[in-house]
Amino acid sequence: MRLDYLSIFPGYFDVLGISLLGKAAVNGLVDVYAHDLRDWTHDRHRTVDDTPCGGGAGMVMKPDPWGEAFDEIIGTEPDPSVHVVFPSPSGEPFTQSVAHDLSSVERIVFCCGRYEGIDHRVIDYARSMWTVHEVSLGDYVLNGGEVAALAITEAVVRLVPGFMGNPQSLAEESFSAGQDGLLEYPLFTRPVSWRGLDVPEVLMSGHHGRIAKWRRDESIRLTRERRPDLTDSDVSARH
Ligand SMILES: Nc1ncccc1[N+](=O)[O-]
Repeated sequence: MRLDYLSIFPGYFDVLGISLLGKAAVNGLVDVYAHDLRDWTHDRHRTVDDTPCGGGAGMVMKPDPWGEAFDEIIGTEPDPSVHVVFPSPSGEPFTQSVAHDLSSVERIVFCCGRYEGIDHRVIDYARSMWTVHEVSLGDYVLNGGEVAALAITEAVVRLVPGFMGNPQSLAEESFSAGQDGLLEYPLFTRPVSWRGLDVPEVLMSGHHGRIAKWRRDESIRLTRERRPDLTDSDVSARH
């Protein structure tokens, strides 16, 4: 999998050399390339923004540098196998399902906007050429798309076959298919007693059926308490 990042702060992506992502890069599972959008400007100030047409506060990212960067990094021919991700608060929700879909593609280009955003024609042009995902991590506003691109990268790359040492650990996570969309149950390890707090006895019983039931019940309880939006009618009826 090749990952490209287009940003005026490419240094954000130095962190991708650390930990598991670093290992994935080393063993060839992912190839990471960060690009400075200003490399595709031609004026002395390396300008990437301008005032919004129609007025309004703030600045908008000019389309020209993006277009020239696309030409060089991706190419000038349409190719739906290239996935272009625009992290944006006005995007569609980024979910584990989207992460799964992206984990099997060969190439992802992250376009990290700053200021008030990117001239919309950049996104329209990208849609005419590649497969575009305008996605949001949540209902809050970051200063740019870089942190979101890092979060999306981590969610996607950890699902790439061969990335995680133990694929089974993926099966029991929150939001994975195996959990029926329920939140993960509470986890414990040794010592059994810690500062007057004990591991639930059932987990030390060795009785796999009872342990599985306890975990399921806890997942249901937590999901009902914290994420009623996830317990739609038939899911709750099933539990
Ligand atoms: N929330 C966001 N704010 C700015 C840029 C991107 C964002 N996002 O969620 O992808």
